[in-house]
Amino acid sequence: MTDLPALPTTPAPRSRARMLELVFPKDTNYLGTAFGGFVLSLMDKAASVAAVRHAGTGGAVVTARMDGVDFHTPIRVGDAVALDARVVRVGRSSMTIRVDVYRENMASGEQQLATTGVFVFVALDEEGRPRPVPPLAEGLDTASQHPDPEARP
Ligand SMILES: CC(=O)SCCNC(=O)CCNC(=O)[C@H](O)C(C)(C)COP(=O)(O)OP(=O)(O)OC[C@H]1O[C@@H](n2cnc3c(N)ncnc32)[C@H](O)[C@@H]1OP(=O)(O)O
Repeated sequence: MTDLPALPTTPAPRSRARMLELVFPKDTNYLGTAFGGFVLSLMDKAASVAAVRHAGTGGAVVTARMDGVDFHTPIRVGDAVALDARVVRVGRSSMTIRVDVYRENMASGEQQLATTGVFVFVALDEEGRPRPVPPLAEGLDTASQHPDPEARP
């Protein structure tokens, strides 16, 4: 077997996470549409990755608040779900993360905004105490208040 050259490592994107998931029957209700709790758990997961990517190393992040979640459009079994989570505001140890969820009809190839929400995560140090997070890069705070269709996963 030929030895492969060492593959390079590159920095992960900062303050943002995109994610794709498929909707299976186990994720849906009797109407064949995704459970709200299933969508919320995907949003929490994507938001937590964006929070970790912003807060950096040195401890964990925890969900402190889920706010203003709106289910605009049902997501159906067989759809793909595309999530875009980005940090839009930071305090001392808290990070506000906007999450936009799109349903993707795999047959037509069309995407549609389905769910939106705002999450607050808090960065903790190794002892579980709130720890300071870096400031938000310039432009992200104002550019991220609305869905960013160009950034869909
Ligand atoms: C990834 C997961 O699934 S985690 C599981 C679900 N989440 C949890 O179990 C978290 C449980 N909650 C906790 O551990 C605590 O309440 C914490 C860590 C969120 C906050 O701890 P506190 O001792 O209240 O911290 P403190 O009062 O110093 O506040 C720290 C920061 O959190 C913010 N904060 C605390 N609670 C909330 C809240 N409910 N909503 C929004 N922000 C909050 C504060 O405004 C403060 O922000 P700042 O540092 O930017 O000014």
